[in-house]
Amino acid sequence: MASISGLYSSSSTFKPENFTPKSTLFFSPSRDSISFPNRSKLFDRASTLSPQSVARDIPASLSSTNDGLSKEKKKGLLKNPRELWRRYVDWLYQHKELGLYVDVSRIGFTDEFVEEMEPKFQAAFKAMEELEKGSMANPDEGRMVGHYWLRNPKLAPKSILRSQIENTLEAVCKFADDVVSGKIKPPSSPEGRFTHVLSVGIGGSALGPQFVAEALAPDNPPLKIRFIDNTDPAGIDHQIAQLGPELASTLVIVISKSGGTPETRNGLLEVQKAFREAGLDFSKQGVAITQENSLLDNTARIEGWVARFPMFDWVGGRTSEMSAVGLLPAALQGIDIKEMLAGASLMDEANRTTVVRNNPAALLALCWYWASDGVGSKDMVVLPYKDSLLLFSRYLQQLVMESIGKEFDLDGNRVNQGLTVYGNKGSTDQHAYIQQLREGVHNFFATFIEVLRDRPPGHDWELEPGVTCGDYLFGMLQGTRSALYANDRESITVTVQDVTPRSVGALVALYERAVGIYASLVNINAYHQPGVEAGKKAAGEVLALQKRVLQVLNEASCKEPVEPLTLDEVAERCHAPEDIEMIYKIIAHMAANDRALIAEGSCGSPRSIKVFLLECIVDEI
Ligand SMILES: O=P(O)(O)OC[C@H]1O[C@H](O)[C@H](O)[C@@H](O)[C@@H]1O
Repeated sequence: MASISGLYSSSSTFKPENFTPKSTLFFSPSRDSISFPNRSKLFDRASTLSPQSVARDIPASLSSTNDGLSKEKKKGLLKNPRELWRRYVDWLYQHKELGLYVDVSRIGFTDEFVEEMEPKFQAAFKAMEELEKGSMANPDEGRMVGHYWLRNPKLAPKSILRSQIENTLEAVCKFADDVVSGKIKPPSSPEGRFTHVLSVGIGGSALGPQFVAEALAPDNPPLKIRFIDNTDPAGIDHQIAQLGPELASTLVIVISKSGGTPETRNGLLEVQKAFREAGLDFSKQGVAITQENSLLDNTARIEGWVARFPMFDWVGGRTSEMSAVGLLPAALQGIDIKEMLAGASLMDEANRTTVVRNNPAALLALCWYWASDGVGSKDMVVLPYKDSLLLFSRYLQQLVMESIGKEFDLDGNRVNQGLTVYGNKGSTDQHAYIQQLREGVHNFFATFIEVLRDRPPGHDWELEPGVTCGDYLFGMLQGTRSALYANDRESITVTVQDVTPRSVGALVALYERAVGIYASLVNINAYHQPGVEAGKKAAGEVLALQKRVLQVLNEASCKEPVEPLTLDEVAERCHAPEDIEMIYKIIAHMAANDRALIAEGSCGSPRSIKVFLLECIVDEI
């Protein structure tokens, strides 16, 4: 058996002749997905496996589990390798110029189903055509839906919109160039130029920029980016601490379409406090991206921030990556935003065909409908086999779930629609939950994102004779796809050549359109988010109750002697006896942050506690 050191040593001392495949210790696909009959030949077999042969090797007992798939649906799952190959070839979508493929062969939709769906698709294509012409495609908010115009301004229904798009893009490019070149620089920084970006925003004002930064930022970007995308004080402190003295050379981009999102506003106030404490003038390093005349826009204008860029009411947060929201942060990191727009535009054009099998977005929508019965009966597990695409599923969670997850359809019927998205990256996720996907509850279909280029040209390295790390990643993807399918788990595979601005732009556009088409198929408005408002309103009520609790405790704490109160007494004095549980939670949170004192009893037995404030607040609460 080769010595362990031989296996771990670098290629310079590692001699292939010392390596005998029979002693393989580290390549064992059986560990993650399937049980090969004879492990000693494991390595030989691994290098000869083809998806079809993997399916054949599964012991019959494992491959016929019927769980969560109707008999009718099982019919569509071909198992004969020759038939599968034919289906693969017949349905393979290729976008030649983008080098992008969509493989739907492992989704079992039948020809009858495709035929039956044709009228719905034609209606969806018509709706999409009207949308791009400027129809009120978001009727609940009385808005047009114009994110496709961002990468093809001449599509915009009015020349004023076209000018706004073109002028904004030009302003973003110029501003980014001026910052990167040092023409625009911070007032007091040793480097004499901006070195970091701190993006403050949440939801669609963060997820796109975060996904793109992870996917495309070079190893040494002109400006390194950090994100504050929540109102967690410790998280905010961490980002500011990580910047340290670089705060003086940090450009703070505050992104909020509405200009009033509490978390973003809190992040801004916290960052401005950090600037004050560092003796820095925030206005000389602040940029706002928001709707014109929003609270944020007016603040930035009045305080004289460095720059302001507009967001348009006809671009939703979750489809704003191709607006200033995504383009400015990307450009400041040295990412080619024109290429991102070009990739998206090419994909949009491909998605305008009304022939389903030639329309990649329609193919995805067809698969989603089949796999989840048009009601979200199965989740979509997104598995990019590429580290740089780690955040793609988080990005898709908002794009898909905030668009499709609706209570009512366009006719006012209660439908509680949705399509759940989760996943991180392969092959990593194989070591986390693929066990359940392969053998557990059958409540999902998978989407593999395959990237063919493993490393930049000239950088590849064989860690074993004829085998690279990328081959392992490729093998794991294909092995997992086969192992899932062998157990009737369906999957889609989207393949790109490499992770580039163009391919990322195309992926964003592909899924934006797939969501729009799917929403038409299930008759819902994909472009509003009423459910989010409910949460925001409820949060406001909690804060209002907290203020009343503080007032009541303060009165009692300013007495001589201090009058500790029971929960019932606090609730009664707040005139909110029905909110006693929330009052208890508010007090427990305050006590945990040294803002209230549990004078008697403990939070573990709520009825026992008596509480007062640590200090009497003289000012008006
Ligand atoms: O960009 P903002 O107006 O701050 O909104 C940020 C986010 O707020 C809400 O959660 C919406 O549901 C999202 O669609 C939006 O992206």
